[in-house]
Amino acid sequence: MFPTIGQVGRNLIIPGGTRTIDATGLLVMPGGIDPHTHFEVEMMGAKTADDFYKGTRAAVAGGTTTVIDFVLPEKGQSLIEAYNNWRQRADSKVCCDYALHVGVTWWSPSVKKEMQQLVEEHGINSFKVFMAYKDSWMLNDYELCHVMETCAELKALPLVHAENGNIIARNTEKLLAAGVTGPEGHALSRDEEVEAEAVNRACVIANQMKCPLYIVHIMSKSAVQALRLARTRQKQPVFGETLAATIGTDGSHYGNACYRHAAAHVLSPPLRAPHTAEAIVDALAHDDLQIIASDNCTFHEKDKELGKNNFSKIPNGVNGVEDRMEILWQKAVNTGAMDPCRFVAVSSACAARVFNLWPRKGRVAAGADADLALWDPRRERTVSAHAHHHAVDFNIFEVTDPARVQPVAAQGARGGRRRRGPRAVGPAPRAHRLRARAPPRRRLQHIRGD
Ligand SMILES: NC(=O)NCCC(=O)O
Ligand SMILES: [Zn+2]
Ligand SMILES: [Zn+2]
Repeated sequence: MFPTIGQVGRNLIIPGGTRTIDATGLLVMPGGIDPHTHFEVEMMGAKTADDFYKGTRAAVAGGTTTVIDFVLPEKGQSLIEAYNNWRQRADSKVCCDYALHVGVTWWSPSVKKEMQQLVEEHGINSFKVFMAYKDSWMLNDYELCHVMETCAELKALPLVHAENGNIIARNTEKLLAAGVTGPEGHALSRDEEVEAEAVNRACVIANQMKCPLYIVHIMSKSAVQALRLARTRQKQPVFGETLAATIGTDGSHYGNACYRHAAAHVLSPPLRAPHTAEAIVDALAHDDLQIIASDNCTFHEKDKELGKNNFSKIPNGVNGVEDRMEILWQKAVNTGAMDPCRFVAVSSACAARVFNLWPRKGRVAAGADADLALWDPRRERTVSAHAHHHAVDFNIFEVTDPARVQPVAAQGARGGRRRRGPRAVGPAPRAHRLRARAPPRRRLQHIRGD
């Protein structure tokens, strides 16, 4: 049985033998819930570096005590078989609580049956679909209709990766033909409109299928606007998730002349213009977005090298599960955009409610799971790849010296031929400007239950 919180209050009668932890001056908060991680998954010809041990170890180091990972079946593979594989991988390694969403990466009547089985027999209540990754995980609109209709029948929630995969595919062909092969091509192939169109389309399909909806990793102001329209005009039950990466760094890194540096920032949808971070924090603060996740999906440098001559082959993904909460605190609470209660809502409580973990998780109350973060709002920590708990030696939140960042030639980025020949060696990441205050001092505290 999981330890639960026995009592909350003043002047408590403490049972003998209880270990006391002095939390004077600290905030006692529900442990973070990160509803979007990819541990030990194969994608784009590589396997993620963080496995369920290292990934959850990094989570706990940053104050997150529950993660929700994604089962991603191959096209044609049984969903139940893939789910069992994921359970097998995770169960023996995780060092915090975890749950699973299941991807629907192909469609047939047998998939529908398996979705029902996953809900009824395995407690799955969320299914992820992709509008991007053409020729691998992408579904067409007709298939999306079926998945959403089935989710509505099962009272499950569809999670959507919203980008227009067909436009991305065509833009990629054109960029490559024009000689744009470097990581900057990744962002050029999928601008904000490509994301916002898909957010709008996903909302329309969900509305037609009478289904609630959750859009994962919203990365742009245009996408937030599309979501806001659906939530207000249509009064649709639509939830929006953004990422620590969106508020902790930006798309200027795609212009770094160092391939290793630029490729390390490649994820989808891509990082946007620097002013996006403030707008996304504002959206989180005002409930246009409800949840911040990490989409932790780390790859070793040798794997990112797969796209050295073709940006569309760079395995997509960045770190974030460890730094998510501190980045949010720094960018939202320390700036005054958000109070600590909203911080708890977007980093823990809203995810607990959306994914049916409430009332066990996401709150500090008698009877809830005793997953607590003790948070010191005065302590400072420097983000660094040397000190983090991930399996990779790069951290997108580590600040590099701007003087050593060499912008890629403008004509290259706009579709002309890229400058060949010697290019400056990019920055070896130098520590350590970003000061994320308030690391949790102790992460997973089990208060003795009755
Ligand atoms: N987001 C990303 O670039 N990588 C992970 C896979 C996904 O969520 O699309
Ligand atoms: Zn995605
Ligand atoms: Zn993801």
